[in-house]
Amino acid sequence: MGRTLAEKVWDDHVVRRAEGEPDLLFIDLHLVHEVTSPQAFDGLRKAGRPVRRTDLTIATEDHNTPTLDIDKPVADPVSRAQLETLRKNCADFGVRLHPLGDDEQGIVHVVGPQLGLTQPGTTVVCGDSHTSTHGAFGALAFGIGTSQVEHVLATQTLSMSPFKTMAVTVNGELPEDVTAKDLILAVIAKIGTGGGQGYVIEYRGEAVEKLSMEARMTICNMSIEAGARAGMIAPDETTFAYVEGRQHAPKGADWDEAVAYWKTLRSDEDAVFDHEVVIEAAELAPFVTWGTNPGQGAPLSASVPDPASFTDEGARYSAEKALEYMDLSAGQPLREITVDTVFLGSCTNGRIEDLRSAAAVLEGRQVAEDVRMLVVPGSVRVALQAVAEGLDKVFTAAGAEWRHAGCSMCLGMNPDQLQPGERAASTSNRNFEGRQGKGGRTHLVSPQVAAATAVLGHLASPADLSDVREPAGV
Ligand SMILES: CC(C)[C@H](C(=O)O)[C@@H](O)C(=O)O
Ligand code: SF4
Repeated sequence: MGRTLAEKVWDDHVVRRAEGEPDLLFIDLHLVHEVTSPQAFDGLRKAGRPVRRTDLTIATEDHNTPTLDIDKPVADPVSRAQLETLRKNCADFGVRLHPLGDDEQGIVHVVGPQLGLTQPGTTVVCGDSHTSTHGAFGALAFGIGTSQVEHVLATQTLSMSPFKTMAVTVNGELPEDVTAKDLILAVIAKIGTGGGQGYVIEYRGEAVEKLSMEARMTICNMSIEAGARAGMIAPDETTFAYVEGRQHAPKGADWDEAVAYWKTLRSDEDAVFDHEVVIEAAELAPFVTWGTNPGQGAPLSASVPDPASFTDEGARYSAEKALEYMDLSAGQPLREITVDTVFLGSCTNGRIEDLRSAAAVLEGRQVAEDVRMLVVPGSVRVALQAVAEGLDKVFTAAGAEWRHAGCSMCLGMNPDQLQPGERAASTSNRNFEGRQGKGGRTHLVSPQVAAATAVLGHLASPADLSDVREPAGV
């Protein structure tokens, strides 16, 4: 019987298999950040063990880093301690680290791909749930817990139980105003935040094949929000073109050999998935969330749903709670929801293409009075590229704040936070209660919707802006 892409990558990494036991997998790339690594390094220290493969391990600082005044000491003592601990651990164990201030620093899931470390057919792990991002390259990429981080540091292997496979096939072409973010929010709304539990999801179909690597990363990134263990997309010419020439990409004859292997990484025609979901791209529209989990979303043109309309009791209860927390009422048009803050950034939508598309909407326009917009590139490299293209000027001319790279307002682990009761349109991936600051309210949106929302002060898409901008030269 044929195998799926995920099964092929898995099989190629098994170093030990025994009846009734989980497989032991070799790990090609271990990404490390300050939040989930301290106890793992402590464990190694106690056991007197070194890091087994420092050449396959790389660390960056992202969650606790400030996005202003990065040349000054980190003010918050907890964050400072986290960063200092990572620096000491990396120095003690010989792990490559890109600290705050370094040109390769940034969100761990932006840094791996941009260095060419994330490659098709590899196994990638990190003590971070959004490691699923790297699956966009046809890598098998999992988030792991701190004890597993220690295991990988010590052995470069991981013990894993088998997963189920799911295919999400997106037929046809996405409408012009529909982005990868809208697509994945629609997928999660359809299958639910638990719909992917136990599965590795492979995204396929014409609409997915046409997507850029940035867009594919947005989709795989949020697989975890559907509860999936990983998300994957088969590597193709788009993938190879993205990887080629990057710092750690194979070179010369190694490149040709790698591409020949990567081309075999597709699900076989006769491969059988445990579950299949089919989506018609033409039916999709800009999508936003109204609730407090990423599955509580709807097309922007819709209204806040009535909890009573949910037949499932759990869904009804959770919608009631969400509306209460979000201070929304059933029937309210989503377009009429006003926001205080717009956050453009995160490992979901903090890449150069995301910044470009938001800048294209903001060019010649102004962020509404009473709205603050934070633009936070996913990495220093993304920031440098944006500056080279003049995007930072577009953002600041529009009245947005241009910040230093990091996780920033995606989660409240650094100074960028919502105040209690504040409402944000955010390009990040989680709208949980208090995620962006205690009492803060989050609507998940695409970069384009974020930019249009910043201009109008209420949830909006670029199509709503047609009369706001003076054409250039008039
Ligand atoms: C801090 C980290 C463990 C966490 C994760 O695993 O995803 C964070 O990145 C997040 O997005 O909530
Ligand atoms: S940007 Fe957000 S989701 Fe991504 S790693 Fe940082 S905190 Fe987690």
